[in-house]
Amino acid sequence: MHVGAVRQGQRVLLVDDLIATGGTLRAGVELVQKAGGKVVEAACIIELPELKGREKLEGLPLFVLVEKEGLRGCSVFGSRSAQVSGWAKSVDS
Ligand SMILES: O=P(O)(O)OC[C@H]1O[C@H](OP(=O)(O)OP(=O)(O)O)[C@H](O)[C@@H]1O
Ligand SMILES: Nc1ncnc2[nH]cnc12
Repeated sequence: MHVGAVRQGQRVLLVDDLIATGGTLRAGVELVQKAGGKVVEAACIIELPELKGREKLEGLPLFVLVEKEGLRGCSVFGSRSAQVSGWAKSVDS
């Protein structure tokens, strides 16, 4: 993150492609806090719920498009679910 990217008191939406153990998002939350901002929500394309990354976020709202359980199959949320579902299936194979 660039110096000065976050202003004092700024509200931040943290976006990443994937949440697995949650360590990356957690580190992002702490970095934004150090810079004086406040992460108000996080968003990811894919969540691997078995790794319980959400728990590391301590109640921070997390929006995900695809919840990927196990090695096969997925459930899909969001307005573009058809496209995302097709894409996730191709990733899965
Ligand atoms: O929830 P976590 O267990 O922290 O994992 C999630 C992170 O893992 C991946 O990054 P990775 O470090 O694999 O490298 P990348 O940035 O090249 O994708 C992914 O892009 C997330 O940033
Ligand atoms: N468990 C995991 N599976 C796929 N990509 C990852 N990136 C970080 N952790 C991962």
